[in-house]
Amino acid sequence: MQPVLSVRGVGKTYGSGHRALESVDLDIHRGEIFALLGPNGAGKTTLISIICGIVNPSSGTILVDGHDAIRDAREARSRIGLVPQELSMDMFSTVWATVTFSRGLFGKSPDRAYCEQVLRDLSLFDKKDTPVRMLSGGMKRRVLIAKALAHEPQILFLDEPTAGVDVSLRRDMWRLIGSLRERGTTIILTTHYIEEAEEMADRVGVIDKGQLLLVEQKDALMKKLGKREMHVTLAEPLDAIPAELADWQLTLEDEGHGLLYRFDAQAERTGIPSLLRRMSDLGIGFTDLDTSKSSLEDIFVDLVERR
Ligand SMILES: Nc1ncnc2c1ncn2[C@@H]1O[C@H](COP(=O)(O)OP(=O)(O)OP(=O)(O)O)[C@@H](O)[C@H]1O
Repeated sequence: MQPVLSVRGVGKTYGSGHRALESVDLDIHRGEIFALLGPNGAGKTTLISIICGIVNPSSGTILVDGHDAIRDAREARSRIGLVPQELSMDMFSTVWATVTFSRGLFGKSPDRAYCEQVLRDLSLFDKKDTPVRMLSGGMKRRVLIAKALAHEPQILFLDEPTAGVDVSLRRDMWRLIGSLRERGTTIILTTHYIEEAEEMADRVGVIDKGQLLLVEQKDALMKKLGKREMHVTLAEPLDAIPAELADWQLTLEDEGHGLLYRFDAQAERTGIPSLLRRMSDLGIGFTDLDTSKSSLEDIFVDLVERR
């Protein structure tokens, strides 16, 4: 199937001479949730702003549902809803006016039933006559989403959707984004909360210093790069790791009271039974064992730091 968004060779050098994006290639599939991860200044906002027609690229092409984002900017932009990081609304307008006005800006004819449905889906309907400034911070964010959906876009960009919101609102937002996807909206989000990508994304892209380092299915990425760890709590502390245990490349932790063993989550043999046997032969007793999987966060930090 043709991708809903196709980015080819997109680069950006700002007027200051700063090279914010190298040649980026990216295809977004219809109906997926794609998370763009990257440290501060990586180029996430620049890329989104170029796709949304807010910033001009220095090179490359973008097709939004087959429409060139520069030559056919109006058509391309009408297929995109953008939820910016900052609250950018007329705070004195009502929720209803905010949403219907935004629909009009895209040249769409009024559709009361559609706008009402958007507000209901976002649990905003009973606030429709309330001025935006009187809503809580979380509700204001919902209005931003309603506003971005007002013109029935196929792709919704969410720039840091849950930055600075509390844990319960974050969960609500995740549920909401999930239900938007169920209705067929393609969602691209940038986030600093790797947990957010881990929870929601179908695919993940990692960007750093203007370069897209990788794009992968989230599950495949976690399988491929994921490491497992085993922590062993020793009955008696050790001064050093005995030479007989060198094969396992252990790390001594907790001032000699623990051993850390890292192994490949994909490997057929973990090496754990043989390690425990060897420890027993050497008379090294333990009181506890604990294994854990590396998270998307570990993988991300590893990737970015390795550069
Ligand atoms: N208008 C501009 N003029 C010059 N440099 C800019 C401009 N906008 C952004 N930059 C620079 O381009 C780089 C990428 O910025 P961008 O905002 O795209 O990063 P980001 O990944 O969105 O970061 P953050 O996570 O902090 O929002 C940064 O070094 C930034 O300082």
